Amino acid sequence: MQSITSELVHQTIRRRPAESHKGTYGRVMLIGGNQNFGGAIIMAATAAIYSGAGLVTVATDLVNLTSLHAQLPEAMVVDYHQTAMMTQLLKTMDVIVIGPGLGTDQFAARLLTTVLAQVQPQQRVVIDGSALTLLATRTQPLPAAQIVVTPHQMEWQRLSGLKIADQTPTANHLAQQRLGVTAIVKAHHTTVYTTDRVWFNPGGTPAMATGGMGDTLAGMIGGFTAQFKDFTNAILSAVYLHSEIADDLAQARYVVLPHQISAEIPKYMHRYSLN
Ligand SMILES: NC(=O)C1=CN([C@@H]2O[C@H](COP(=O)(O)OP(=O)(O)OC[C@H]3O[C@@H](n4cnc5c(N)ncnc54)[C@H](O)[C@@H]3O)[C@@H](O)[C@H]2O)[C@@H](O)CC1
Ligand SMILES: Nc1ncnc2c1ncn2[C@@H]1O[C@H](COP(=O)(O)OP(=O)(O)O)[C@@H](O)[C@H]1O
Ligand SMILES: [Mg+2]
Repeated sequence: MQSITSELVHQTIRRRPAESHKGTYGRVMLIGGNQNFGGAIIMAATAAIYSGAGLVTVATDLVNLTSLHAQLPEAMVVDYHQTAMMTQLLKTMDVIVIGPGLGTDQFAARLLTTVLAQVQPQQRVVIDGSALTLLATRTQPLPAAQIVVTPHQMEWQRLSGLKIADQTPTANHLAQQRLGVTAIVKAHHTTVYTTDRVWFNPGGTPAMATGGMGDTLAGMIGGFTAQFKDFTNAILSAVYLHSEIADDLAQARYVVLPHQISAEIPKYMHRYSLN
């Protein structure tokens, strides 16, 4: 098992070239936020935008439109019930984040199937939250693309069949190999599984144990994988920074709120981007 280091983050987050524009920094679509969990997709989209993604579109239930725009006017919005519009937009995306606050009803299950069927090989996909719970009940293979799943231990139990007590690095790695996609198993110390390696995240604090913290990580991974070429390093850097920011804030706070992490992301990324 190899520790994620600040050096890896430093090598990943580079200074932005002057000759660049929003298109350079990636198009991300975040899909989720039903009538009960609108906050989840708002937190994920906030993290993606504060991570520097160039263009962010939120596909959600339109009941969330006003609150999303009040918080995040930078985001574009589409009604996730509009299949033709979704199909057209999905083609143009570099990264698709699906699951925060999606719910697990029949509509959500159909939407997940529709979206996964349209994923192109060059696209990157982050599967989180409700989409993981739905995935655990599906038998269809995942599309050929760069995919990362971001389960917490209960979601990983559903997806891998491993009980939380049996989720050792060796067992998790075997389960990841069967799935064939990068897996982030979120816990006090999160571990990340790729084809050839197991990574250990040194950061993390119980001050992070509050709803929306994982939605925020999913959005950060969306933002990072939209901008940084190496898929694994982009993922590892997002995991590291998410907990590093939380650890720093927790020095003077009992609980760290997800939006407080997002507010800090540009400052930390600036620092890492310096030579
Ligand atoms: N403001 C919002 O709209 C929020 C929406 N959320 C969404 O709600 C949906 C359901 O997600 P949940 O995770 O709440 O529900 P789940 O039912 O998937 O998992 C939660 C259960 O797993 C248990 N658990 C065991 N080990 C855990 C671990 N290491 N980390 C976290 N939980 C662990 C918890 O105690 C809890 O009983 C997702 O789509 C999620 O994105 C949540 O993120 C909470 C905030
Ligand atoms: N006790 C803890 N120590 C370290 N990190 C934690 C702790 N509790 C939660 N976290 C982190 O917070 C995030 C929670 O993710 P998740 O359960 O998916 O949240 P949500 O779905 O509510 O957004 C993960 O990144 C996890 O590692
Ligand atoms: Mg979650």
